[in-house]
Amino acid sequence: MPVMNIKKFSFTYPGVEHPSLRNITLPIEKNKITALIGPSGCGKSTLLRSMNRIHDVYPGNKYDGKIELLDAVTGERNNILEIQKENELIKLRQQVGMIFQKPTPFPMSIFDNVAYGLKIAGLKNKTELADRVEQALKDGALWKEVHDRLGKSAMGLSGGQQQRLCIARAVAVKPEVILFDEPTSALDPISTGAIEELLVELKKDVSIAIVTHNMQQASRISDYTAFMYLGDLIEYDKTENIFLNPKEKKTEDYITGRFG
Ligand SMILES: Nc1ncnc2c1ncn2[C@@H]1O[C@H](COP(=O)(O)OP(=O)(O)OP(=O)(O)O)[C@@H](O)[C@H]1O
Repeated sequence: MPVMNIKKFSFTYPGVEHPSLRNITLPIEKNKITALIGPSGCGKSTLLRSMNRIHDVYPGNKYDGKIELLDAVTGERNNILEIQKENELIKLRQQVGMIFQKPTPFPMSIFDNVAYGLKIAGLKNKTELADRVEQALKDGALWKEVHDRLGKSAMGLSGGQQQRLCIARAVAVKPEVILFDEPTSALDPISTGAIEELLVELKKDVSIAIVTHNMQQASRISDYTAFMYLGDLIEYDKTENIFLNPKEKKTEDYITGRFG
């Protein structure tokens, strides 16, 4: 069952004549990992950033089509492109969290980083807050490494630890979906392996979309793969079909390394 449905979606940046994405239709399946792959500039990040309207930090973007998000409570599917109010956009970004290529910890303690979103969401009870922070750090596979220094600055963590902290911070507010934009491209192979294992673990609780340049990574961890090219979605299928038995010539050329 899809948690998101992207339907006939087109996107144009402000001041740009031509759309960067054209007529994209694909589901983001619940409790699965969906990888977005394709050569540089094909629109992977643009699509990912549309899924929580993070583009709208800057005004003037043009959206067409629909991106429907399943409301876990009511079962309704609401078009997130219709959201206008700032507080509703903030709520959307809690439901659909985002992890960037470079870890983005806040310059505050490890504890406060994870508690931040919970406090914004209105959680005040100190014991409950501490429990939720502990659980999120466990979900982020970081608890063992930081439980005795929660009051220390997050900036003192290694890159891989910072990225897991950002994941813990996103997970803490119990999102429906987490979007990952090349989350391991700034990390060494060991940290990368730890994040990949973490994503596979996390999908039990949350649905995941990931942009990656690393095709081995897409084939290792994703359930579904979307191959994009020059703003179009060329092919979407189960990951094993995309890598072993693609239907489109362009997909085959890309995954066999003939271009890109
Ligand atoms: N802020 C912007 N304003 C105008 N055009 C943009 C902006 N950001 C991206 N683009 C254009 O949109 C297209 C898609 O870019 P996008 O970054 O989504 O591609 P990508 O597949 O994620 O690339 P990469 O793999 O290099 O990160 C490109 O042609 C790019 O030049």
